[in-house]
Amino acid sequence: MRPESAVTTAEMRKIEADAIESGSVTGLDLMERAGAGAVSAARERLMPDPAGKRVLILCGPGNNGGDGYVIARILHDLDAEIELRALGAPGQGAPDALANRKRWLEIGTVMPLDDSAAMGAQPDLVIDALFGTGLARGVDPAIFDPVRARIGAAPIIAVDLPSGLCSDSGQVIGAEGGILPATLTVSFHRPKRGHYLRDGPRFCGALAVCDIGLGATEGAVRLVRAPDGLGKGHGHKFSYGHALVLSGGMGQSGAARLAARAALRVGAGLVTIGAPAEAMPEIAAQITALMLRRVDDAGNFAGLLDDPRINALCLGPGLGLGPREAALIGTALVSARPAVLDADALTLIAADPELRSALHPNCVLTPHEGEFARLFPDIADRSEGPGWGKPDLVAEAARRSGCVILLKGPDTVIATPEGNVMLHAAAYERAAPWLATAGSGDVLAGLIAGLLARGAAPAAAAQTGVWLHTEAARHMGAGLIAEDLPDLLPRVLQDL
Ligand SMILES: NC(=O)C1=CN([C@@H]2O[C@H](COP(=O)(O)OP(=O)(O)OC[C@H]3O[C@@H](n4cnc5c(N)ncnc54)[C@H](O)[C@@H]3O)[C@@H](O)[C@H]2O)[C@@H](O)CC1
Ligand SMILES: Nc1ncnc2c1ncn2[C@@H]1O[C@H](COP(=O)(O)OP(=O)(O)O)[C@@H](O)[C@H]1O
Ligand SMILES: [K+]
Repeated sequence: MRPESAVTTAEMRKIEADAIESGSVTGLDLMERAGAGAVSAARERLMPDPAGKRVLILCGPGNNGGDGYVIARILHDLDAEIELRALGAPGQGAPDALANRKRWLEIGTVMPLDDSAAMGAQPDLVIDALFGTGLARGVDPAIFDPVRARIGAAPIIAVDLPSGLCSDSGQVIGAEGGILPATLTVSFHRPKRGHYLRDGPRFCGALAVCDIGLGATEGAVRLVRAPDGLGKGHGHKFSYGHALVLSGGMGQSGAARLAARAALRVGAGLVTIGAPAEAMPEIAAQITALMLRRVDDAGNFAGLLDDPRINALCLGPGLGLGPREAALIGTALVSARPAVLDADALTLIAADPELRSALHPNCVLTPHEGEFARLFPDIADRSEGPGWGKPDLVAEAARRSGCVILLKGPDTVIATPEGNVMLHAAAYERAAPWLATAGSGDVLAGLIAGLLARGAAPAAAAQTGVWLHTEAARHMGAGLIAEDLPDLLPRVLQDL
């Protein structure tokens, strides 16, 4: 079953507590399933036959450690050689973990984590069951010292989370070095937000999520999935909308051309670039199916917008930061047309309270981190950690500005003013590191504008746009530059 959402610690606790309270399962059952799931993932991906293998298991004082004791017992039954090291014993607050520690002590021994004198030979596999979703503060890097030296090249499986990673924010809570980076992270029921956000993917290695029988319960943040097909039916070109992309002056038109080409490739019926007179020759020399109209100022822009068939706008890529551009944005917002506001448009809006107050629910703002901080400095300043991560801050920004916000990155978060939040992770099997290239953001803006022209609602256009953007990059892989992205779309669309 493919997870539909990524959960917070609080959501996961509630899902577990509800299941236990309903009487359908006990905490011990869940812990047993979690331990068994981790062993299955280990056998599938790293160690098919544990017999005779040395496994070093690190157990913490909570239920994450409880999973570790279960894993020790199962691997012992498979004839692995277990060395179990614990950071204290589970207290009364973790009775299931305590019960599993007792069961383990009937068949094996526990040594303290910091007793480096008694360390055995180098392990074939390390299981990190120190801290999971219960991580409450930064981990003292020194606790890893006794084992770090010994791990060598052995793969590390993190149980639920690499110890030190915040499950809500994807950040290492404490000091540098206060985390054990994993080769494979095995989580339970649903991925945690931190598996995808910020540093999460780098520290998790690979990610496996195993079912522990908690049904179809989901968290509030949905994961963006492939769109349902973007085929064209019977209509003519005007059935698929007309997007207008505004360009900056001479020598600045590349970004608008990239965006416009993406809008056309994603299936907008018509796409026009609106440019000042001085830039028109340069643009005309480089386009064919795209159309070109003169937009010198807000006056002729408003005239163009008298055509009701122009049903989506894209403003910002390479636009410029002067009074002309501010006036163009004002005109676009007054027209209430669905609009993508990116790059320079965001900088202008950040500096102009009047423009900001004209934002409306058909706007999609696509800031990168720097632009986001300019737009919402107080939100961006708040440090992330348990209970507050990227999805929360984007949700707050969307609520405040009354439009859809898409905060870019390998962990793109999209939020609507009504409080719907979606996470698109370009990570793990969908990693697309070659998107870190000049102009790729312009292509994303154009994709969303093209989808708006085709009639998609703003949040849907944002989700589909970001998915297609990553997918196109994945089709190309190494060597990708922004110019390639629009022309990779046919393959992506045909595969849908
Ligand atoms: N409750 C359940 O039914 C299930 C829980 N599961 C496991 O339980 C984990 C959550 O368990 P817990 O809520 O007990 O939390 P954890 O086991 O993740 O950690 C909590 C313990 O660590 C201590 N601690 C937190 N931060 C610390 C730090 N920086 N330095 C030193 N000590 C620190 C706390 O005082 C507490 O004793 C999940 O990640 C998952 O692995 C799974 O077994 C599935 C079922
Ligand atoms: N490492 C990465 N993995 C996946 N996507 C990335 C990565 N780095 C950047 N991106 C994506 O590439 C785009 C870059 O946009 P932006 O920062 O506006 O750059 P530019 O202004 O040069 O076009 C965004 O959609 C962002 O999400
Ligand atoms: K862990």
